[in-house]
Amino acid sequence: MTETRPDFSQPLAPAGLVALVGRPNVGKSTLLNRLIGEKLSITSRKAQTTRHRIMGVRTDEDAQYVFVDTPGFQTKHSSALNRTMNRGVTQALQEVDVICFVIEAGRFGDPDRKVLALLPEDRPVILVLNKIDELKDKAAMLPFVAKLAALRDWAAVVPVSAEKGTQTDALLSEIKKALPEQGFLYDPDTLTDRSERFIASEYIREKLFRLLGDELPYAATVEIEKFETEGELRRIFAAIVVDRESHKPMIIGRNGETLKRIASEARQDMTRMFGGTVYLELWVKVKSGWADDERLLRTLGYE
Ligand SMILES: Nc1nc2c(ncn2[C@@H]2O[C@H](COP(=O)(O)OP(=O)(O)OP(=O)(O)O)[C@@H](O)[C@H]2O)c(=O)[nH]1
Repeated sequence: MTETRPDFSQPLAPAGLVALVGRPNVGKSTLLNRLIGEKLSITSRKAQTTRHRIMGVRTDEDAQYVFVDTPGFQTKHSSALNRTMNRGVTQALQEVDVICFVIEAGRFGDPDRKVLALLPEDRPVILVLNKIDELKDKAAMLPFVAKLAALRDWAAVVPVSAEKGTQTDALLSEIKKALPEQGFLYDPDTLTDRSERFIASEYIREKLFRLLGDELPYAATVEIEKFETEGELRRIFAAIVVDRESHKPMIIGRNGETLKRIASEARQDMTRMFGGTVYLELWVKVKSGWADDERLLRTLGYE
Protein backbone atom coordinates (compact mmCIF):
# COMPACT_ATOMS: atom_id res chain seq x y z
CA MET A 1 0.00 0.00 0.00
CA THR A 2 1.34 3.45 -0.84
CA GLU A 3 0.86 6.37 1.41
CA THR A 4 1.17 10.06 0.60
CA ARG A 5 3.33 11.87 3.12
CA PRO A 6 4.10 15.55 3.30
CA ASP A 7 7.54 16.34 1.92
CA PHE A 8 9.77 17.59 4.74
CA SER A 9 12.93 17.62 2.62
CA GLN A 10 12.45 21.33 1.88
CA PRO A 11 14.38 23.30 4.52
CA LEU A 12 12.80 26.27 6.22
CA ALA A 13 12.89 29.35 4.00
CA PRO A 14 11.13 32.71 3.83
CA ALA A 15 7.72 31.97 2.34
CA GLY A 16 4.22 33.37 2.59
CA LEU A 17 1.39 35.45 1.23
CA VAL A 18 2.07 38.94 -0.07
CA ALA A 19 -0.73 41.40 -0.82
CA LEU A 20 -0.34 44.27 -3.23
CA VAL A 21 -2.82 46.94 -2.20
CA GLY A 22 -3.44 50.49 -3.32
CA ARG A 23 -6.00 52.72 -4.93
CA PRO A 24 -7.02 51.93 -8.52
CA ASN A 25 -4.51 52.62 -11.26
CA VAL A 26 -1.34 52.89 -9.15
CA GLY A 27 0.11 49.93 -11.08
CA LYS A 28 -0.53 46.90 -8.85
CA SER A 29 -1.21 44.52 -11.74
CA THR A 30 1.82 45.75 -13.68
CA LEU A 31 3.95 45.26 -10.56
CA LEU A 32 2.59 41.75 -9.97
CA ASN A 33 3.37 40.78 -13.55
CA ARG A 34 6.86 42.19 -13.16
CA LEU A 35 7.46 40.36 -9.88
CA ILE A 36 6.32 36.96 -11.12
CA GLY A 37 7.58 37.46 -14.65
CA GLU A 38 4.44 36.17 -16.33
CA LYS A 39 1.33 37.81 -17.65
CA LEU A 40 -1.18 36.60 -15.10
CA SER A 41 -3.00 39.62 -13.85
CA ILE A 42 -4.66 41.86 -16.38
CA THR A 43 -3.51 45.44 -16.81
CA SER A 44 -4.99 48.39 -18.61
CA ARG A 45 -4.99 52.16 -18.66
CA LYS A 46 -8.44 52.42 -17.09
CA ALA A 47 -9.01 52.23 -13.35
CA GLN A 48 -10.61 49.27 -11.62
CA THR A 49 -9.91 46.47 -14.05
CA THR A 50 -9.13 43.90 -11.39
CA ARG A 51 -12.31 42.37 -10.07
CA HIS A 52 -10.79 39.22 -8.68
CA ARG A 53 -8.08 38.30 -6.30
CA ILE A 54 -5.41 36.77 -8.46
CA MET A 55 -2.62 34.71 -7.04
CA GLY A 56 0.76 34.37 -8.65
CA VAL A 57 3.57 32.32 -7.14
CA ARG A 58 7.25 33.16 -7.52
CA THR A 59 9.64 30.49 -6.33
CA ASP A 60 13.35 31.30 -6.04
CA GLU A 61 15.93 28.89 -4.66
CA ASP A 62 15.76 30.46 -1.23
CA ALA A 63 12.26 31.94 -0.96
CA GLN A 64 8.68 31.61 -2.12
CA TYR A 65 6.37 34.57 -2.67
CA VAL A 66 2.65 34.01 -3.04
CA PHE A 67 1.20 37.22 -4.42
CA VAL A 68 -2.36 38.36 -4.03
CA ASP A 69 -3.54 41.15 -6.29
CA THR A 70 -6.49 42.79 -4.55
CA PRO A 71 -9.22 44.66 -6.38
CA GLY A 72 -8.88 48.44 -6.66
CA PHE A 73 -10.40 50.23 -3.72
CA GLN A 74 -13.66 51.66 -5.01
CA THR A 75 -15.60 54.48 -3.34
CA LYS A 76 -17.49 56.17 -6.17
CA HIS A 77 -20.19 53.75 -7.24
CA SER A 78 -22.04 51.29 -5.08
CA SER A 79 -23.46 48.56 -7.27
CA ALA A 80 -23.36 45.00 -6.02
CA LEU A 81 -20.22 44.43 -8.04
CA ASN A 82 -18.34 47.18 -6.21
CA ARG A 83 -19.51 45.94 -2.81
CA THR A 84 -18.04 42.58 -3.72
CA MET A 85 -14.77 44.26 -4.65
CA ASN A 86 -14.43 46.16 -1.35
CA ARG A 87 -15.09 42.97 0.58
CA GLY A 88 -12.29 41.38 -1.40
CA VAL A 89 -9.76 43.98 -0.19
CA THR A 90 -10.57 43.48 3.49
CA GLN A 91 -10.61 39.70 3.19
CA ALA A 92 -7.29 39.57 1.40
CA LEU A 93 -5.60 41.67 4.08
CA GLN A 94 -6.60 39.34 6.87
CA GLU A 95 -4.92 36.37 5.22
CA VAL A 96 -1.48 37.67 4.31
CA ASP A 97 2.00 37.77 5.86
CA VAL A 98 3.31 40.90 4.16
CA ILE A 99 1.51 43.87 2.63
CA CYS A 100 2.95 46.05 -0.12
CA PHE A 101 1.09 49.35 -0.04
CA VAL A 102 1.50 50.78 -3.53
CA ILE A 103 1.19 54.50 -4.28
CA GLU A 104 2.42 56.72 -7.09
CA ALA A 105 5.72 58.42 -6.25
CA GLY A 106 5.07 62.06 -5.39
CA ARG A 107 1.31 61.62 -5.04
CA PHE A 108 -0.62 60.85 -1.88
CA GLY A 109 -4.28 61.80 -1.74
CA ASP A 110 -7.56 60.87 -0.10
CA PRO A 111 -8.05 57.59 -2.00
CA ASP A 112 -4.57 56.46 -0.85
CA ARG A 113 -5.33 57.53 2.72
CA LYS A 114 -8.52 55.43 2.70
CA VAL A 115 -6.63 52.32 1.66
CA LEU A 116 -3.92 52.98 4.25
CA ALA A 117 -6.62 53.11 6.93
CA LEU A 118 -7.60 49.51 6.04
CA LEU A 119 -4.14 48.09 6.70
CA PRO A 120 -3.84 46.01 9.87
CA GLU A 121 -1.43 47.31 12.54
CA ASP A 122 0.11 43.95 13.31
CA ARG A 123 1.47 43.13 9.87
CA PRO A 124 4.65 44.28 8.11
CA VAL A 125 3.78 46.87 5.47
CA ILE A 126 6.24 47.92 2.78
CA LEU A 127 5.58 51.30 1.20
CA VAL A 128 6.10 51.01 -2.56
CA LEU A 129 6.49 54.26 -4.51
CA ASN A 130 5.71 53.25 -8.08
CA LYS A 131 6.15 55.05 -11.42
CA ILE A 132 9.46 56.70 -10.45
CA ASP A 133 10.21 56.81 -14.18
CA GLU A 134 7.60 59.59 -14.42
CA LEU A 135 9.22 61.73 -11.73
CA LYS A 136 10.67 64.97 -13.03
CA ASP A 137 11.91 66.46 -9.79
CA LYS A 138 13.74 63.72 -7.89
CA ALA A 139 14.79 66.08 -5.06
CA ALA A 140 11.13 66.73 -4.21
CA MET A 141 10.91 63.06 -3.22
CA LEU A 142 12.84 63.60 0.00
CA PRO A 143 10.25 65.72 1.85
CA PHE A 144 7.50 63.52 0.35
CA VAL A 145 9.08 60.36 1.77
CA ALA A 146 9.77 62.08 5.11
CA LYS A 147 6.08 63.00 5.41
CA LEU A 148 4.95 59.45 4.61
CA ALA A 149 7.50 57.91 6.97
CA ALA A 150 5.65 59.50 9.86
CA LEU A 151 2.32 57.87 8.94
CA ARG A 152 3.20 54.42 10.26
CA ASP A 153 6.04 52.11 11.08
CA TRP A 154 6.93 50.80 7.59
CA ALA A 155 8.92 47.60 7.19
CA ALA A 156 10.67 49.39 4.29
CA VAL A 157 10.15 52.17 1.78
CA VAL A 158 11.06 51.19 -1.80
CA PRO A 159 10.80 53.39 -4.92
CA VAL A 160 10.23 51.32 -8.09
CA SER A 161 9.11 51.47 -11.67
CA ALA A 162 6.92 48.45 -12.31
CA GLU A 163 6.79 49.29 -15.99
CA LYS A 164 10.57 49.54 -16.49
CA GLY A 165 11.49 46.93 -13.88
CA THR A 166 13.61 49.44 -11.93
CA GLN A 167 14.35 48.42 -8.31
CA THR A 168 11.92 45.50 -8.34
CA ASP A 169 14.75 43.22 -7.12
CA ALA A 170 15.26 45.53 -4.15
CA LEU A 171 11.55 45.24 -3.44
CA LEU A 172 11.72 41.43 -3.57
CA SER A 173 14.58 41.41 -1.13
CA GLU A 174 12.64 43.61 1.33
CA ILE A 175 9.62 41.32 1.03
CA LYS A 176 11.86 38.32 1.66
CA LYS A 177 13.16 39.88 4.87
CA ALA A 178 9.59 40.36 6.11
CA LEU A 179 8.32 36.86 5.26
CA PRO A 180 8.08 34.19 7.96
CA GLU A 181 10.57 31.31 7.86
CA GLN A 182 8.59 28.25 6.89
CA GLY A 183 8.51 25.53 4.24
CA PHE A 184 7.36 26.39 0.74
CA LEU A 185 3.58 26.64 0.58
CA TYR A 186 3.30 25.48 -3.03
CA ASP A 187 5.03 23.15 -5.36
CA PRO A 188 7.87 25.18 -6.98
CA ASP A 189 6.32 24.60 -10.42
CA THR A 190 3.08 26.32 -9.45
CA LEU A 191 2.49 29.66 -11.07
CA THR A 192 -1.11 30.29 -10.11
CA ASP A 193 -3.99 28.54 -8.42
CA ARG A 194 -6.31 29.97 -11.00
CA SER A 195 -7.56 27.67 -13.71
CA GLU A 196 -6.72 28.18 -17.36
CA ARG A 197 -10.43 28.82 -17.76
CA PHE A 198 -10.22 31.81 -15.42
CA ILE A 199 -7.02 33.12 -17.03
CA ALA A 200 -8.66 32.85 -20.47
CA SER A 201 -11.60 34.97 -19.33
CA GLU A 202 -9.27 37.58 -17.79
CA TYR A 203 -7.32 37.89 -21.05
CA ILE A 204 -10.55 38.55 -22.96
CA ARG A 205 -11.69 41.06 -20.35
CA GLU A 206 -8.38 42.86 -20.61
CA LYS A 207 -8.93 43.36 -24.36
CA LEU A 208 -12.34 44.93 -23.66
CA PHE A 209 -10.58 47.52 -21.50
CA ARG A 210 -7.86 48.10 -24.06
CA LEU A 211 -9.96 48.22 -27.22
CA LEU A 212 -13.35 49.66 -26.25
CA GLY A 213 -14.41 53.14 -25.08
CA ASP A 214 -14.40 54.46 -21.53
CA GLU A 215 -17.77 53.22 -20.24
CA LEU A 216 -18.45 50.02 -22.13
CA PRO A 217 -15.89 47.70 -20.46
CA TYR A 218 -17.48 48.32 -17.08
CA ALA A 219 -20.85 47.17 -18.42
CA ALA A 220 -19.42 43.94 -19.80
CA THR A 221 -18.09 40.69 -18.45
CA VAL A 222 -16.89 37.40 -19.91
CA GLU A 223 -18.26 33.89 -19.53
CA ILE A 224 -16.34 30.83 -20.66
CA GLU A 225 -19.06 28.47 -21.87
CA LYS A 226 -16.85 25.57 -22.85
CA PHE A 227 -13.14 24.84 -22.39
CA GLU A 228 -11.92 21.63 -24.01
CA THR A 229 -8.38 20.28 -23.91
CA GLU A 230 -7.23 17.68 -26.38
CA GLY A 231 -3.50 17.01 -26.13
CA GLU A 232 -1.83 20.32 -26.96
CA LEU A 233 -5.01 21.80 -28.42
CA ARG A 234 -7.40 23.98 -26.44
CA ARG A 235 -10.86 24.82 -27.74
CA ILE A 236 -12.36 27.77 -25.90
CA PHE A 237 -15.92 29.00 -26.40
CA ALA A 238 -16.56 32.32 -24.70
CA ALA A 239 -19.28 34.97 -24.55
CA ILE A 240 -18.88 38.67 -23.83
CA VAL A 241 -21.89 39.50 -21.69
CA VAL A 242 -23.32 43.00 -21.97
CA ASP A 243 -26.06 44.85 -20.16
CA ARG A 244 -28.02 46.21 -23.10
CA GLU A 245 -28.88 45.29 -26.68
CA SER A 246 -27.40 48.66 -27.78
CA HIS A 247 -23.95 47.66 -26.47
CA LYS A 248 -23.79 44.66 -28.75
CA PRO A 249 -22.97 46.44 -32.05
CA MET A 250 -20.34 48.54 -30.27
CA ILE A 251 -18.43 45.44 -29.25
CA ILE A 252 -18.87 43.73 -32.60
CA GLY A 253 -17.74 46.81 -34.54
CA ARG A 254 -18.03 47.54 -38.26
CA ASN A 255 -17.95 44.26 -40.20
CA GLY A 256 -17.19 42.49 -36.94
CA GLU A 257 -13.74 44.06 -36.82
CA THR A 258 -13.64 44.97 -33.13
CA LEU A 259 -14.76 41.54 -31.98
CA LYS A 260 -12.26 39.94 -34.34
CA ARG A 261 -9.44 42.02 -32.88
CA ILE A 262 -10.46 41.23 -29.29
CA ALA A 263 -10.48 37.52 -30.12
CA SER A 264 -7.22 37.58 -32.02
CA GLU A 265 -5.27 39.47 -29.34
CA ALA A 266 -6.71 37.39 -26.51
CA ARG A 267 -5.86 34.21 -28.41
CA GLN A 268 -2.24 35.32 -28.80
CA ASP A 269 -1.95 35.87 -25.02
CA MET A 270 -3.49 32.44 -24.36
CA THR A 271 -1.11 30.72 -26.77
CA ARG A 272 1.84 32.38 -25.02
CA MET A 273 0.57 31.37 -21.58
CA PHE A 274 -0.75 27.85 -22.25
CA GLY A 275 1.53 26.73 -25.08
CA GLY A 276 0.17 24.50 -27.87
CA THR A 277 -2.62 25.66 -30.16
CA VAL A 278 -5.61 27.68 -29.04
CA TYR A 279 -8.88 27.82 -30.93
CA LEU A 280 -11.06 30.64 -29.59
CA GLU A 281 -14.68 31.23 -30.53
CA LEU A 282 -16.03 34.49 -29.16
CA TRP A 283 -19.48 36.03 -29.36
CA VAL A 284 -21.60 38.69 -27.63
CA LYS A 285 -24.76 38.14 -25.62
CA VAL A 286 -27.14 40.33 -23.61
CA LYS A 287 -28.03 39.75 -19.94
CA SER A 288 -29.58 42.92 -18.62
CA GLY A 289 -28.62 44.12 -15.13
CA TRP A 290 -25.88 41.52 -14.65
CA ALA A 291 -23.74 43.81 -12.49
CA ASP A 292 -26.53 44.45 -10.01
CA ASP A 293 -27.61 40.89 -9.50
CA GLU A 294 -25.61 39.31 -6.65
CA ARG A 295 -26.84 35.83 -7.45
CA LEU A 296 -25.75 36.12 -11.04
CA LEU A 297 -22.38 37.46 -9.86
CA ARG A 298 -21.83 34.24 -8.00
CA THR A 299 -22.61 32.13 -11.05
CA LEU A 300 -20.13 34.24 -13.01
CA GLY A 301 -17.47 33.48 -10.43
CA TYR A 302 -17.14 36.80 -8.58
CA GLU A 303 -17.58 35.34 -5.12
N1 LIG B 1 4.99 55.30 -16.19
C1 LIG B 1 4.61 54.22 -15.54
N2 LIG B 1 3.37 53.71 -15.69
C2 LIG B 1 3.02 52.61 -15.00
C3 LIG B 1 3.92 51.98 -14.09
N3 LIG B 1 3.29 50.92 -13.54
C4 LIG B 1 2.04 50.90 -14.08
N4 LIG B 1 1.87 51.91 -14.96
C5 LIG B 1 0.67 52.24 -15.76
O1 LIG B 1 -0.40 52.59 -14.89
C6 LIG B 1 -1.65 52.14 -15.43
C7 LIG B 1 -2.39 51.28 -14.38
O2 LIG B 1 -1.68 50.08 -14.14
P1 LIG B 1 -2.36 48.77 -13.53
O3 LIG B 1 -1.25 47.83 -13.27
O4 LIG B 1 -3.51 48.32 -14.37
O5 LIG B 1 -2.93 49.38 -12.17
P2 LIG B 1 -3.76 48.70 -10.97
O6 LIG B 1 -3.31 49.37 -9.73
O7 LIG B 1 -3.62 47.21 -11.03
O8 LIG B 1 -5.23 49.14 -11.33
P3 LIG B 1 -6.66 48.53 -10.84
O9 LIG B 1 -6.81 47.20 -11.51
O10 LIG B 1 -7.61 49.55 -11.37
O11 LIG B 1 -6.63 48.46 -9.35
C8 LIG B 1 -1.32 51.37 -16.70
O12 LIG B 1 -1.49 52.26 -17.79
C9 LIG B 1 0.16 51.02 -16.53
O13 LIG B 1 0.82 50.87 -17.76
C10 LIG B 1 5.25 52.53 -13.95
O14 LIG B 1 6.11 52.05 -13.22
N5 LIG B 1 5.52 53.64 -14.69
